[in-house]
Order: sequence, then structure tokens, then C-alpha cells
Amino acid sequence: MAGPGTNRIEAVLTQSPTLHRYDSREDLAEALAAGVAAVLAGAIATRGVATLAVSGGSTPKRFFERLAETEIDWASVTVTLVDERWVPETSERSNAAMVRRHLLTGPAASAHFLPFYIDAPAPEDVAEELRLRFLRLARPFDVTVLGMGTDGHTASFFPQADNLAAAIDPDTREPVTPIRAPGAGEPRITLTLPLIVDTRFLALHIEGEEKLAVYEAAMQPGPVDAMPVRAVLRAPRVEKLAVFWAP
Ligand SMILES: O=C1O[C@H](COP(=O)(O)O)[C@@H](O)[C@H](O)[C@H]1O
Repeated sequence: MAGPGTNRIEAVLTQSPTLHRYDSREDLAEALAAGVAAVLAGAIATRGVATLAVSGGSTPKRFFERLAETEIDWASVTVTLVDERWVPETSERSNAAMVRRHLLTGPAASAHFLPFYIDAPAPEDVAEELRLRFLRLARPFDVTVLGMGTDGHTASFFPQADNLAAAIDPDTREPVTPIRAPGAGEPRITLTLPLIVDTRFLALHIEGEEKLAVYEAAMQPGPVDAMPVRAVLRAPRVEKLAVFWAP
């Protein structure tokens, strides 16, 4: 077990997933970036290309900045988002704009970026275009990094969301779902559960004591719609999930 003052990875759960605890957010960012870069480099060496699906919000910024500095063959990497708020990239709420600012810089600027947002009033207006865009992506993804809100949402799987059942249906063949929820702000679009868990390396990146408590609550029995991150935690590939946490 890692003691205070160490950065050693600590598995605190006897059951999967594995919880990797770091002393600081910077340590976490460096470790997660190194791990993700290694998986992407391995994919490029094996298949010539790699796909990375990332989350929005504020938590990933430091991790993105460390990852962007890694010297992998970024021109062979496709970067996409797991979800998006339906706002143009001029909005400070845009997940795509955050990815461009913090990840697609330096060596990573040569990655191919596949965003969700299309200039239309609502995601439903461009549903077919988005469907085809994401159906064309090679599966499984190589790396998917999820975030989580203190309400137990991940991607845009929100409590009380109108299309939550469709989004977390493990058998859906739809790659994306428009979604609205009381806590979500603007309309959203999200990858569906099968795309999110169909990945070679699945990570959940959370920071702060509050989110650790939410994660621990989500690991307990209870309804998925109350804490939709449970859809991921209970998915068949959950044994592949690595949780990265720092205070
Ligand atoms: O709205 C969103 O929130 C979650 C969590 O964001 P954070 O700011 O608490 O890190 C994020 O994972 C998701 O991609 C985003 O759309």
C-alpha cells in the first residue's frame, strides 16, 4: 500500500475496478498522460493508427497539457470527445474548445480531431450526420478517459435525462444520443455506453474528496438512474476500468 508522501499506485479495492491514488493532481496528470501515451504508441506500432476519446469539463485540463507534451506520432491519432454541450466553440462551455486549447497543442496539434458540434439549433437537427460520423470511427477505441460530476453523471449520462435509457442501453447500435437533463445546462450529445466501454484502456479521472465519496457511493448497490456512472461501473468490461484520483 502506498503511504502518505508516496506516488505509488495503490489498489484499494479487492474487486475491480482498480483505484490509483496520487498525492497531487500534477502527479496524477503526469502518470495518466504517460499511461495513455504508452497505449496510443502501442496502438500506432501495432495498427498504424490510434483513437483517443476524452471528456470535457474542467478536470482533464492538466492531464491534457501533460499528454500534449508527449512525443508520440500524433498525426496517427484521432481524438474525439465522449460528450458535448450543444454550444459553438466560441462558448466557454464548449468541450471541443477546451480540447483544442489544452490538448491539441505542441506535438499533439497534428492529431486529427473529430468534434460533435455542427452549426444547428439542436443535436436532433443533425442526428443522422452525427450518427454516420461516429459509426465510421474504428472500434474498439484505444483509450477512453471519462470524468464524473458530483451528481454521479459521466459523459452526458445525467440523472433524470430524457434519453438516459437509450444512452446506457448496453445493446444499442446507435453510437450517439441527444440528451437533455435538468442538471445539464444546454442540450447535449453523448456517445452511448457500448462505444464508451468498447475500448482497450478505460479510465475514470476524478479529483477531490467529494468526487471520491461520490465514486464510492456509486460502487454501492442502487439504481443506475440515480447515479448513471453506475452504467459504466457495472458494464461487462468494468474489470478493465482504472480509476485515477488525487485530492
Ligand atoms: O459536463 C461535463 O461534466 C463532466 C465532469 O466535468 P468536471 O468539470 O467536473 O470535470 C465531464 O466529464 C463531461 O465530459 C462534461 O461534459
